[in-house]
Amino acid sequence: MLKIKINSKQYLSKTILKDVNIHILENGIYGFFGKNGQGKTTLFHCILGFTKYQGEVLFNNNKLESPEIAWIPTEPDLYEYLTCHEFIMFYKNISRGKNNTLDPDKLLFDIELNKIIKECSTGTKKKVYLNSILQISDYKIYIFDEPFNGLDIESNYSLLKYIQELGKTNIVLISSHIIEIILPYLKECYFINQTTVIKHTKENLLKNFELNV
Ligand SMILES: Nc1ncnc2c1ncn2[C@@H]1O[C@H](COP(=O)(O)OP(=O)(O)OP(=O)(O)O)[C@@H](O)[C@H]1O
Repeated sequence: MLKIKINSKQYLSKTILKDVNIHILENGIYGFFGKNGQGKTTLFHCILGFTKYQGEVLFNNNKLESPEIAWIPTEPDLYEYLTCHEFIMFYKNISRGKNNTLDPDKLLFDIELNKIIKECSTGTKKKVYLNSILQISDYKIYIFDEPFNGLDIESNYSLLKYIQELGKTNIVLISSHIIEIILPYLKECYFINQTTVIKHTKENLLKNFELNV
């Protein structure tokens, strides 16, 4: 079980999150929605331990450790002077120790492995990062921050299918501004607004955005 308790998260004197209590009891895909600047990424950074906050995040009653979490930011930073292959191996090595074998079955996206990352398009860079993450098979929790940004339509559907599979055996937290894509697959939805995070039914969530999907 993932227990997220954030009593308070502030940047300087501004409170971004307050009295957040989220209990995730089983594997599945959990959606986080809210307008720009409401705190979705900040919430994820707290869970990841990237930023200080008052509270605690527990996984199966223990402090959540970073090797258990796969973090997929909207715009991942890559080492531009490595080739795609070198970056994937670098990621694998820093995450799980020395390992020089690239598993071709775990490359979700077809990319030119020998291309220098600096010469890749924005979408391809994201594919390199996602391919790197997916090389590692023992994460327990996946956090995707607006994963569909920057990818072409076909790649987004491949990623969506992959996320669906991940959700069967892992906890997947996902934020997206494109609700229609992900909504049918969500176990629960959370809406972040003015420091609070509230669990909603899918129908109520759409009402919050005044949407008819
Ligand atoms: N490092 C930082 N220092 C100061 N303020 C920050 C920092 N990071 C984020 N903020 C502020 O925290 C608030 C929440 O930002 P956050 O990026 O979490 O929102 P978001 O919901 O993910 O937005 P978006 O949908 O635009 O990605 C914003 O007011 C933002 O300006």
